[in-house]
Amino acid sequence: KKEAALSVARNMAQQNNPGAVQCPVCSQDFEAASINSHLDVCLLEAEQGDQKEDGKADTPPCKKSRTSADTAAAAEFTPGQGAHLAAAASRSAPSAVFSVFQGSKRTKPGEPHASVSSKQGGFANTNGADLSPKGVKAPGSSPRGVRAAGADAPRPAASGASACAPRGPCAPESVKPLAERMRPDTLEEYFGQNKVLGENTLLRSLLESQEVPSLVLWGPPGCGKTTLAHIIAGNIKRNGGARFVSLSATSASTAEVREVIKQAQNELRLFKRRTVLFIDEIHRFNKAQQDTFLPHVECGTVTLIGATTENPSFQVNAALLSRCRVIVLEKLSVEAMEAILLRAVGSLGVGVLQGDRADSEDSGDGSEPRIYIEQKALSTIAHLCDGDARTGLNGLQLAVQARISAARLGQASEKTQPIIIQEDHVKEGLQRSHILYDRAGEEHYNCISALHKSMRGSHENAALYWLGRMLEGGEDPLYVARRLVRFASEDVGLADPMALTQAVSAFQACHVIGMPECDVILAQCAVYLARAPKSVEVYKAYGNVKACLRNHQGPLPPVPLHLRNAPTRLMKNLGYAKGYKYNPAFSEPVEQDYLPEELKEISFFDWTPANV
Ligand SMILES: Nc1ncnc2c1ncn2[C@@H]1O[C@H](COP(=O)(O)OP(=O)(O)OP(=O)(O)O)[C@@H](O)[C@H]1O
Repeated sequence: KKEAALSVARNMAQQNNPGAVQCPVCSQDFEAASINSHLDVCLLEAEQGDQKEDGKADTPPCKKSRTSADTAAAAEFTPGQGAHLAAAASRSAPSAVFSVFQGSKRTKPGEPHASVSSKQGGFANTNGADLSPKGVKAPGSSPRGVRAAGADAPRPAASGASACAPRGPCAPESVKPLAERMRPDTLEEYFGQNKVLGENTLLRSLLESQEVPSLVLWGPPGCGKTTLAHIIAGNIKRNGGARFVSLSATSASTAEVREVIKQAQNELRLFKRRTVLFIDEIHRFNKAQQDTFLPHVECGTVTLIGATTENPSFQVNAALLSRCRVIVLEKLSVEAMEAILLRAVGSLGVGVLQGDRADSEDSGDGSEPRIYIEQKALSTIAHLCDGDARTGLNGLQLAVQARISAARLGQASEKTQPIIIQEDHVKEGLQRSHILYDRAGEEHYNCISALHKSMRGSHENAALYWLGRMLEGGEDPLYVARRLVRFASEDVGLADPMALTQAVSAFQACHVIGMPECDVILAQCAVYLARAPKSVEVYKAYGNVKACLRNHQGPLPPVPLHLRNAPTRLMKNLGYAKGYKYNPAFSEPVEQDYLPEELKEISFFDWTPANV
């Protein structure tokens, strides 16, 4: 391997600068005299990177945690960073980039690293202390009323799993949040999203035929965007067809993007290998960064897979977007969530209770309690997590950890009793307000639009619902109040001029008393506006005025002299105010022009601009 690399390096040296030699592995330039020793280190590091943790190094970066329990765990470990890059990072500034080389060797069973897979890890607290449900029997030995979770679920945590926590490279695996450990590796383990990934869908056939086009995966948090990228990466790796590189737009700089592109060009030129570049949260890249890889996506050096929670039509460079296929992923259905949770429960060795309690059941080996979760509790998580698998899995993990800790602190006699996780326990772990509504995201605009349209359609019931979705989700009441003021004029208008008074009063009341007391004020106003008669006469007419001004060719017509004030003699002499008829001085209607000569015939109330 080294000989081949050396010969490539020498060729490059001859072609380019005879003084400098570019390393074909890391693409950095070196003195010809030092390339040999550098390659020794670089190849070794690359190989270590390949061997690392059963190929996990090519996975997209560890996702952000959303619960306090995960935060510490995630902070301790950033999976997916290849050893060669970790070493590179020690030479230079820390990098958000990590790259993966193909053909990684899997650690043999029996070797220390292979002793625990991501799916076998027991529970661990954030200090790495083992909280595995030791002594839990396999689902096959479950008591009456308990069924095994997920037929294809991985085996339950063995008591030996805890030994992994403090040891070598597998220790971080056990402190990963459950959602991270349960990240599927194959499409078979990927639940839901049938519209885009079901049988006979375009994306599925493309993935099966190993043809990965540039993609933008757009969907709400936790619906499986990164996971899908991870599965695609696995497919690519198994096929050996391309190299997979991952960047997070939250931390990667333009220089790092350029570096990835440079490496991709080298890979293509030297090894005829494409690069698939995964960019998480692509909407966070600025235009300059997006522009950097545009030509390389276009010419095929890089196949881009971007993930975003934001509408890509607003956030992603139009030119880049037009070169990518946009895949819209949806919130996971309750059924898909139940399947995901069952798989997780199975991997933890937690039994599922169907109706009957197992209070009086034995306690396994007599020293450690068994753990069960009520089916109802699982369904509650599936419903409450609002289609966000990460939230659901985090909620499950918190509930189980909390129950195990409580059991350990309890009376000695209780310590051998089965641990049962009930609905109330899981509710504690899920923060509903976060789940309902994302104030910063697109949902904010979707909900206010739904409220506006419900009021316009005089549907007081729906108006109340959308208002509740926003307020209970933590929306700023003044944001809603401002919209009600606008609605009172735009949609109710002169059909009920009191609507504007109502809305402005509601705005002021919200301003003065704030949440939670102002909720009912907004509700009253929303219902008033929904019930009010509607008129868009003024709104439309004013729109016509704006269009008329916008479309006007040449200089705007002057204000007619008779409509001007004449406060000075000079102005009077110039004809200002001449011929103006003061209406109160006339007993009968006054004939007078109020528009410029050329607009005299236009009525903005029934005129339609030519280009509308
Ligand atoms: N469709 C799915 N099938 C099985 N598990 C899933 C699925 N979607 C998500 N998960 C689980 O949820 C976790 C979080 O999912 P993922 O990181 O893919 O979400 P995301 O859409 O990228 O979220 P975000 O936008 O917040 O980054 C995964 O680690 C995995 O365990």
